[in-house]
Amino acid sequence: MSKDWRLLAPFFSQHWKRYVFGIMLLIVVDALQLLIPRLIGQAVDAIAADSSSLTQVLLTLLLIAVIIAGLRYGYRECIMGATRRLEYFLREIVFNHALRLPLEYYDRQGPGALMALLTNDASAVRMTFGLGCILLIDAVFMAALSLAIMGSSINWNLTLLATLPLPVILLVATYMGKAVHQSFRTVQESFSALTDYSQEVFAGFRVIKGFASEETVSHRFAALSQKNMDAGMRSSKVQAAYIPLTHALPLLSYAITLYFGGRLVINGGMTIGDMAAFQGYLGLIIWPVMGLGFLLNTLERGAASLARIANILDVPAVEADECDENCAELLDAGVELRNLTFSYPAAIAPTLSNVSLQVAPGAFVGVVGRTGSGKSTLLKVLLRLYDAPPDSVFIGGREIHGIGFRPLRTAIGYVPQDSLLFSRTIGENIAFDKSYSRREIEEAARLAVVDEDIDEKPQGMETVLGEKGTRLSGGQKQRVAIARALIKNPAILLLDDVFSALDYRTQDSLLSQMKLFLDGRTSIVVSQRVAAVRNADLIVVMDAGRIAEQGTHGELLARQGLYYRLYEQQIVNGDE
Ligand SMILES: Nc1ncnc2c1ncn2[C@@H]1O[C@H](COP(=O)(O)OP(=O)(O)OP(=O)(O)O)[C@@H](O)[C@H]1O
Repeated sequence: MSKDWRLLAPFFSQHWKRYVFGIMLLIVVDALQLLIPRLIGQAVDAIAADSSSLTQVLLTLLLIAVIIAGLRYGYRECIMGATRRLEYFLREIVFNHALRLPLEYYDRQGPGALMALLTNDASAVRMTFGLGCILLIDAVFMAALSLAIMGSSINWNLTLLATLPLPVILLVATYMGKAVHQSFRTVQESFSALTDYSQEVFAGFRVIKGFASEETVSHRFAALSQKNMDAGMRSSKVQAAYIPLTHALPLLSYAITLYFGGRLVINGGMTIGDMAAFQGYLGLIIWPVMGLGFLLNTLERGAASLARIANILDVPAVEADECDENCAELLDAGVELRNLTFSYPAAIAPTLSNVSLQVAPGAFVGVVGRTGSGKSTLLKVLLRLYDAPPDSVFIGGREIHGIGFRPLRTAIGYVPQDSLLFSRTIGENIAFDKSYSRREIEEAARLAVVDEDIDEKPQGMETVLGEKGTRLSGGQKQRVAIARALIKNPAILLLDDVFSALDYRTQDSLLSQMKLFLDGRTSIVVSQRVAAVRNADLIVVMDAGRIAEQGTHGELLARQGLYYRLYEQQIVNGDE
């Protein structure tokens, strides 16, 4: 637990002054609040005695009320302001850490868990240090001092009697407070399920339409919506019991005070003003006691959220920028794999086994093979999206772990199988947050043979794409993704099955257009199509994680092995 709180140390070492100042103001406000019942008592006594001191007491009350209002603004501003900054701080460290987490983490965890950390958990910690802290100080400071004042300056016996129902109030408020919280959480969870489902439906709307699944979807939505409504009804019932009960119970304390206090006043044991003051102090005790259930929940939630945030920060980030100044130049060279055996973290068997490959600087290597044979994995390992064992991957003659991520990924242009485009303009998607000139963007589009497609759009490069690149065809998306890799002017180009959505004519013009670009650059092109790699300097055929064959197109055909069969099949299918 202490480890979790320690992660807040950098924040509080910078912002403690504002926070502590806010707490000091809060304590002053609480102290001033403690004067009010006493002054009201004096006012009541002054009224009873028809004394001229009434005006003076009322003016003092007014002055204190004004000071309290000012200080209350001050402490809320300081404490709530500091906790807003705390929330910002937590979001920043979680987000930046998430950006540096290895891909394995994302394979295990969906984006939902990370989103919850950035939203619910960060704000639960804020609530704990904001409202939670205020309630805690109110409960401890104000309730304890009120009790002491009631006993010492009014009457200890009456104080004991009046506080007899407090343990019951405390138990009911805490127990029922938990029930209210629990029911509220169920409402929230069913609401999240409903919104997640709706989001999924709208994102996958085309699939739903395509399968004419509207009715099924509508039933599922109605079931989830019903669940949410039922949870809401149950929550209303629990609240309906909680509110009257917690409002009625304190009346017991007031009744006891009126009865026994009233008798004391009649017998001359205390003044009517003392009695009024007593009632005022009782109010200052009861409300923090009733809020204790809420306070405990807030603290509990904050601690649980902080623990979740600490957990993700404990996942080691991929830290590596240990590259020396020359590595960018060193990358201007070939790739070598030495007995590379690689397994995904949760996998039982290796995905790549004993893969050895020499790619000369500037060579064009094609990789073909059955689906699931490890082609994409090979590219991911080269990019260090997943870590290969030491001394099995060398780029530019350097062991990959000694290169550093930034230079490695700057030198490599990578187009994954499922390239994601963002809801921005086509031009911005090609530039991808870097500042390239309009001319450079257009040149990249021309090289990727997507320039004419873009020109046909009424807004051209300025066309804003929908979510995940909608408004472009599959083939257009692939070529925009290629342009995004080419504009980087990379020394090494890795293309993962980027021709799958292209017709053969477009594929051929893309390959011939890129020929000049590829000249002198090392390129590894994964494809299911023989036609895309037949001109490669070297073709590698993968099978079940191993290199089954390698050679040129002619050599592999002469072997009459896997490649030959693949080629034959594609001829039969008319794909060649
Ligand atoms: N992140 C992952 N975690 C665990 N296993 C994975 C992961 N990604 C891929 N695999 C497994 O590794 C094997 C090789 O996958 P890979 O994507 O490299 O194949 P591929 O040859 O590129 O296939 P395709 O031609 O269908 O794209 C498959 O059995 C796949 O299920």
